[in-house]
Amino acid sequence: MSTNRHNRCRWRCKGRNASLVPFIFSLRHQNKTQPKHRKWLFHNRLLVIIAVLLVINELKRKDFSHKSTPGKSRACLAKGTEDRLVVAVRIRPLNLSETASSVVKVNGNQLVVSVVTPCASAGIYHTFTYDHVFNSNNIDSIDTQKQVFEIIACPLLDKAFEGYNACLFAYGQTGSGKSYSMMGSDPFSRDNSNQIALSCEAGIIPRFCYQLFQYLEAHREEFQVEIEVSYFEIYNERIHDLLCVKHNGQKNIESAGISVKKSQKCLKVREHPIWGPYVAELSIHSVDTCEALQHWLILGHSQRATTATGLNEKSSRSHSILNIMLNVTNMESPASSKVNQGRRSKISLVDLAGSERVSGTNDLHKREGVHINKSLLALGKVIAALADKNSRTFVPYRESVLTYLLRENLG
Ligand SMILES: Nc1ncnc2c1ncn2[C@@H]1O[C@H](COP(=O)(O)OP(=O)(O)OP(=O)(O)O)[C@@H](O)[C@H]1O
Repeated sequence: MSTNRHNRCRWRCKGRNASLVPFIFSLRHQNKTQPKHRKWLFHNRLLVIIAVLLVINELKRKDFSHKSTPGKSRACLAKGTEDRLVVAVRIRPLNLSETASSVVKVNGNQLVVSVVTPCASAGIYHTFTYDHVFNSNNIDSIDTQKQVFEIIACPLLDKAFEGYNACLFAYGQTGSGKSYSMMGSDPFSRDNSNQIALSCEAGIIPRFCYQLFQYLEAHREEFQVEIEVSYFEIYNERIHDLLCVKHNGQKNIESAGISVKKSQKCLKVREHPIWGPYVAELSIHSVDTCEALQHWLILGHSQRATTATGLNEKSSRSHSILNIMLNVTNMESPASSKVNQGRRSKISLVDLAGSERVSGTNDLHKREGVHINKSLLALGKVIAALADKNSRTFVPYRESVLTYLLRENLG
């Protein structure tokens, strides 16, 4: 039995789910000449890797004529490439105990990460290659929230305005820094005029919302845009609306005393013949200012299910999905042109719950853990099936609510 298979078996015997982790790490560079990395990654409390996966999809709308726009590239996230997928890894600062036995090393070229297995004495390690590596433990490395945002999420804005759908998500073990990267700690502060402002700790989501309006301001004469937002969580395979407002009305949002009540109602997934799976009865709010969007974000984020676990004081117990929908009308195109008819795009910013070991905790925690692991396993299977070059491979989207809802973003 090969070392690789041997370790995988050991892992399963210990009751942990090794299959949760391979997907993100097995996708990149499959057809490239870079070192072939293994299809899986160790997954223990010392592993402090967070991966962000971006997938960009072409809008299916028939009348969308971007394909014929001269001089513009097709869906790709980096200039001069055809890449629709960018995978980055972020290594959070190690605590004292982790420093002593660190299993994660970034190789010299800053794109390759080595992970040493627990049987380091046997010299077993695995290397993985990413598009970007952010390492908080190296002072020379780029790793501020701003830099991570600019490199990973900013390119999505252009693409969204071109009419592509985009999905960005963070995956990692509990406590590895997903929520920190996606939302940040205390993402908003108040400026001198008591307006909500971004703090330097703000993560990808609040920065994206802020940057969206900056972009709009800069392209005011080019585009007319309607923005809608929805925010929900998948907790124990049930969907809760995070923006359910007691007394409906956009005006409420401007007032300090906005009354928002977490919907205890479990929402259902339905399938639209053209647009694919969607959450029925999910509240969708139209926003026209950055402040309004930030208010929704703060409110939705505060409604998420979190609890203290052994590894994280404020561990997310649900997957949260923030959808920003843009209806863009290009003002510069002639009224008769198809481009002017409008483009619709959806950006999904997903903060996944952390995979974890489920033993040794109370019943509720155990149940949450089982659901989290199951849906992450399903996500792994879906991405592995998509990455499989055999186009006939069945993609099991329906294995979890998460993958079913992300179908249009992934496939
Ligand atoms: N790059 C980083 N720089 C500084 N602190 C970080 C970084 N990444 C994570 N942290 C800190 O580590 C702790 C755990 O992070 P976080 O809550 O984001 O983990 P998580 O992966 O979302 O966990 P869970 O899945 O349990 O919700 C937080 O206190 C966070 O502030």
